[in-house]
Amino acid sequence: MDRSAPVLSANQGIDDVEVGSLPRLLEAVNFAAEKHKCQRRKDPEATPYINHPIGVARILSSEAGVSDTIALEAAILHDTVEDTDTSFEELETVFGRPVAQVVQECSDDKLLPAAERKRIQILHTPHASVRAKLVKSADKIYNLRDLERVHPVGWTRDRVDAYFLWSAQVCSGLRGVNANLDRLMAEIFDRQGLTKVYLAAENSA
Ligand SMILES: Nc1nc2c(ncn2[C@@H]2O[C@H](COP(=O)(O)OP(=O)(O)O)[C@@H](OP(=O)(O)OP(=O)(O)O)[C@H]2O)c(=O)[nH]1
Ligand SMILES: [Mn+2]
Repeated sequence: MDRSAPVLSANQGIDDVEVGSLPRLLEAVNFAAEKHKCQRRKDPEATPYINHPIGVARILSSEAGVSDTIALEAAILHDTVEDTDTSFEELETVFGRPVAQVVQECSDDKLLPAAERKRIQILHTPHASVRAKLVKSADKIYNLRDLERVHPVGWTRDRVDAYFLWSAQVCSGLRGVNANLDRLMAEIFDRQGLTKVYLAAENSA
């Protein structure tokens, strides 16, 4: 093999988008893995936190059919600002403004009290960009499936119920961007008896 040949020559015949986007995506996976390396999920097994952002990106690509690189990178990075020492400026420098902006739209302001953050998500979600809606939908689908699987350590039945109810209100404002995601959200809220809340007209844009 001629090692002096440019790397991209090995990809001849493959669509340009694929060649360009895979290294970028792996850069995001590696960045998120480093940032979340000390964090664990709240489940009894204390699953490594990175399973969550990778799973969110997988829902977008494998279940929703999304191939937009900016949305997939933002999915991988979506909790880095909210849950680690990462700044938007850092994301913008490494991944560019469009990715950083989607992450910003998906990040709660941790300086606000929890109840206020939850209220703001219901209010702001219908007005988010299409890419932010894709990432937020996959984020909620992942967390709600996780909640159906096992309860986070210390969560009471009431807290779990409240999370499902609040999520149905948020997800209602996410409808209409991707038919597959709409169906996956609808399936969860059907199982939870929350179809009416999810389909309520006042929650959508
Ligand atoms: N279901 C579930 N969630 C877990 C687990 N471990 C960590 N989480 C995270 O907990 C958050 C939901 O818990 P809350 O009590 O509502 O939020 P908070 O920790 O940020 O205050 C989610 O954050 P998020 O991704 O930022 O989403 P969201 O709160 O904006 O929906 C979710 O990713 C787990 O084992 N199961
Ligand atoms: Mn998340």
